[in-house]
Amino acid sequence: MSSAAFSSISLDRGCFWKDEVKISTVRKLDGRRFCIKGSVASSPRSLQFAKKKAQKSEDIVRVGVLGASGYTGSEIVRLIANHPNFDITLMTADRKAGQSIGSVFPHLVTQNLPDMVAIKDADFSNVDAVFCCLPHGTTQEIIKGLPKELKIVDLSADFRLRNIDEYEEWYGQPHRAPELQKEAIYGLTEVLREEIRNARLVANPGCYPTSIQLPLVPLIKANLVKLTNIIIDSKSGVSGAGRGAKESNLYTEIAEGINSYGITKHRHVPEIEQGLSDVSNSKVTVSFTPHLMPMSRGMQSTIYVEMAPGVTYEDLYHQLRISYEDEEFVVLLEKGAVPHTRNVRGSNYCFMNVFPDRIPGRAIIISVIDNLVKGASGQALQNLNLMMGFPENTGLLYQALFP
Ligand SMILES: NC(=O)C1=CN([C@@H]2O[C@H](COP(=O)(O)OP(=O)(O)OC[C@H]3O[C@@H](n4cnc5c(N)ncnc54)[C@H](OP(=O)(O)O)[C@@H]3O)[C@@H](O)[C@H]2O)C=CC1
Ligand SMILES: CC(=O)N[C@@H](CCC(=O)OP(=O)(O)O)C(=O)O
Repeated sequence: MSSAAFSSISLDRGCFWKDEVKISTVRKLDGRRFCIKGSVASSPRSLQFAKKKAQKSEDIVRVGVLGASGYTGSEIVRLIANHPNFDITLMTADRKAGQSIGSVFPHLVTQNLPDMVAIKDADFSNVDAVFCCLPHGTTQEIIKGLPKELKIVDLSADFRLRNIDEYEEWYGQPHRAPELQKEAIYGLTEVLREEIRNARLVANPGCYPTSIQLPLVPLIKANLVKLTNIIIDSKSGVSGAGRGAKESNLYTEIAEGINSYGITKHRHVPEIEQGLSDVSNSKVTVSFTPHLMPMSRGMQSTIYVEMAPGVTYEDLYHQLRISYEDEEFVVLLEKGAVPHTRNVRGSNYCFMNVFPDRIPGRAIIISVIDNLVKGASGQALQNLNLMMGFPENTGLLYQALFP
C-alpha cells in the first residue's frame, strides 16, 4: 500500500467514561481492537477532578525538573500540565535562573509554577522525584549530590553505558559516579519495564537509540536478522541538539539542506550496540550515520538488515506485530504504509514498518518518533509513571500535531 493510501486509514479511537476515568478503545491498523485500561481523563474538567481526587488520597508526586529552561525540561513541564498525579514543585536553570517558565517559554505562560532557581539554591525537601534534563558530564556530579531517597529519571547519557571505560572512550571524560552507574537501569520502557518499575535511578535512552532499538530488539531476540551488516541511517530535527546557541545550528546553516555528522564516531553507537548485544547474547556492531534535518522536531531511522537463512519479510512483520500488539506507544503500520515524522509530532508514539528489499534476503525497517517526546521527555514520563506505580500512559495520551 502506498503512503497516499495510508492517509485514508484512521486509528479509529473510541472512548467512554467511567468514574471520570477515560477508557479508550483503539482499533489498530490491522483491524484488531483493544482497550486502553484506565487511561486517565485528559479533558480539563475531568483532569481537575482527577487532581482533586488524587490530592484527597495524598496520591500526588512532587516533581523537580532540573534543567527546565532547556528543550527537554520544557517538554516535561508541558506534559505534566496534563498529569493528574504529578505536580511540579521545583524547577532549576543555569543562565536563566531567577526567571519564570513563562518568560523563557511563552507557550507555558499559563502554568502557575515557582520561578526557576539555580541548582545550588534548590530545596529538595518538597520533592519526591526528579527529571534530570541537564548536559552529560554535569549530570553525574549533580545526581551524586541529590538526596538518596529521590527517584530520578536522567535524560542525559551519563548513566546509559554500563561499562565506564566505554563511557570514557566515547564521551572523552572519566565517569564521575561509577557507584551510581551500577544502580542505574536503562529506561527503554517497552523492553525493560519490570526493571524500571523497581528502579530508583533510570537512565532514559537517547533519541536515536530509542528509534533504532524499538524495531530491532524483537527481531534480534527472535533470531530473525543477521547480527553482521546492520546499517542504520537516521535523521533528526534540530531540537535534538538542545537550546544552547551554536553557530552550526543557526537557521542559515540548517535551512534548505541536510548534512551527515558524527560519521563512525557518534556517541550513540555504544549505546545502540549495548542494547542489541544484550538481547542477542553476543557482540553486535552496527554502521550508524546520523543526519541533521531542517525541521525543529522529529526523527526517522532507516535500518537495512540481512535476514537469517530461511527468514522472509513476512516473518519480520509478524514478529513486530506480536511484539507490539499490546503496547500503547509502539504502532506497527499496515503493510506498505510509510511512517512519517509528522504523524508522531508532539506525541509519545513510535510508528514503524518493515519492507522487503528488492535484493533477496534483505529488508528495510523504518521507525519514526518525536525526539523530544518518545525520544526524551515522553519516555521519561512513561518511566516515572511506572516507578511511582501509575498507569504508564498517564498524561501521555496526546495525538500528533497536524499539520
Ligand atoms: N534534545 C533532545 O532531543 C534530547 C536530549 N537528550 C538529553 O537531555 C539533556 C537535556 O537536553 P536538552 O534539553 O536538549 O538541552 P538544553 O541545552 O536545551 O537544556 C539544558 C538545560 O541544562 C541547564 N544547564 C546547562 N548547563 C548547566 C550546568 N552547568 N548546571 C546546571 N544546569 C545547566 C540549562 O540551563 P540554562 O538554559 O538556564 O543555561 C538548561 O536548562 C541532555 O543531556 C541531552 O543530551 C536526550 C534525548 C533527546
Ligand atoms: C541533532 C543532534 O545534535 N542530536 C544529538 C542527540 C540528542 C540526544 O539524544 O542526545 P543524548 O545522548 O545526549 O541524550 C546529537 O547528535 O548529539
